[in-house]
Amino acid sequence: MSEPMKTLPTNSPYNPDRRPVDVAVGVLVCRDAEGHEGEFLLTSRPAGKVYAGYWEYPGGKLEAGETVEEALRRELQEELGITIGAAHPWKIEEMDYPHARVRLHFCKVYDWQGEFQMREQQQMAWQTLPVQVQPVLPGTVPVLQWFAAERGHAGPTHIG
Ligand SMILES: Nc1nc2c([nH]c(=O)n2[C@@H]2O[C@H](COP(=O)(O)OP(=O)(O)OP(=O)(O)O)[C@@H](O)[C@H]2O)c(=O)[nH]1
Repeated sequence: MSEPMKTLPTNSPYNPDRRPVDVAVGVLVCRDAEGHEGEFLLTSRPAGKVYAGYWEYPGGKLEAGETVEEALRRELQEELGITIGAAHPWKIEEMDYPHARVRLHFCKVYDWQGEFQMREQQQMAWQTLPVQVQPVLPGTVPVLQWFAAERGHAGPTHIG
């Protein structure tokens, strides 16, 4: 009898066919009376997670059957205690980390309700370019570059 074929877990870094995990990410942006975009929200990854302490945009993985907007609304309620209004799809970016391959669905959010609560003992910081908090997650860097392009910002997008 032949040996059963050994298969690698779908998300193993050694599996070239591993599928990306879809992640809904919220870019909360403040706008002035004229609609010009200003500060955006970064949060630090909680202790115990991969890349703990790195700064990112709040969000998380889609659960079975969820749309990006539904996942984002759930995650921001769970993590920050806020209820978001519309999520505006902005960009999609794939990142290949040793721990996971992710497809990040970045959505801009301009409206939310409720007081911010750091329900995972994370930190939050309203930032503009160049971002002052560090270190930023590798997946955060492209977002800062998109902001820089939109805003005509020249020079570094973050420190460190
Ligand atoms: N939330 C979030 N995740 C990001 C960003 N950029 C980025 O590469 N990621 C990656 O996307 C994945 C999201 O996973 P997560 O751990 O935050 O999501 P989750 O809360 O649903 O996960 P868990 O319940 O398994 O702990 C991580 O691998 C994280 O490194 C970002 O800006 N925000």
